[in-house]
Amino acid sequence: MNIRNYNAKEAIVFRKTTEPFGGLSNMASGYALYINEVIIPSSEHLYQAMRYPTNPEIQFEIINQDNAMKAKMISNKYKAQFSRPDWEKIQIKVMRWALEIKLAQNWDKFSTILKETQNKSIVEYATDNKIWGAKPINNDELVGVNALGRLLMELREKYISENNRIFCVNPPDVPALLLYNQHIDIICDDMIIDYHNESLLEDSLV
Ligand SMILES: Nc1c(N[C@@H]2O[C@H](COP(=O)(O)O)[C@@H](O)[C@H]2O)[nH]c(=O)[nH]c1=O
Repeated sequence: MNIRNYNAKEAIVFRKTTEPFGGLSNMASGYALYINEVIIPSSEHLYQAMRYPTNPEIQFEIINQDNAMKAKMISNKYKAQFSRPDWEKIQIKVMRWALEIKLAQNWDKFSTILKETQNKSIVEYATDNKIWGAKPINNDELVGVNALGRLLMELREKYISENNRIFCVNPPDVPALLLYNQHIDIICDDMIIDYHNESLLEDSLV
């Protein structure tokens, strides 16, 4: 992915989870996920756990951290030795998928924040030159790959602008997508589908 420049005054720039657009961050609490009967506290916990498909004990330690920053720190401790070797090739696909699940399973809250970004650029404020965010170069400009911001804009385009509620999320096209030794397949939110079916039933009874 290429590097881009963003106008700091025109973009939605998020840094801390306590800011108005903090819910866009993977570190935000209150956006739990549910996969293969496992409750995963945040998209960051999920993303980090996916680095270790053949180490369920590391996944367990990551998933059981009570906040996302701690989950990332635990993952950092293991990555040099145990990270899947193709991680850099697949990490964008894994992140796109984790964000889709966050949206599907937290539709009301997450779609509202995405809608509130209107059609502005979304930028994760970065302190380094890694791929996820963009770093300020002066008061007006941020520069970086901003992969997270771009994935969020993609999500907004695909589901929010089109008013296209997601119910099921297909797994990314990556080998060995495993959680506690089990393959992760398409994820549908049963409660949402039941609710949808019930309202269809009510409609047909009127
Ligand atoms: N902004 C920002 C980051 N952003 C967040 O870090 C997470 C992934 O971290 P990693 O496993 O290191 O690639 C991901 O949720 C991304 O949004 N990471 C950083 O090391 N520095 C930064 O300034």
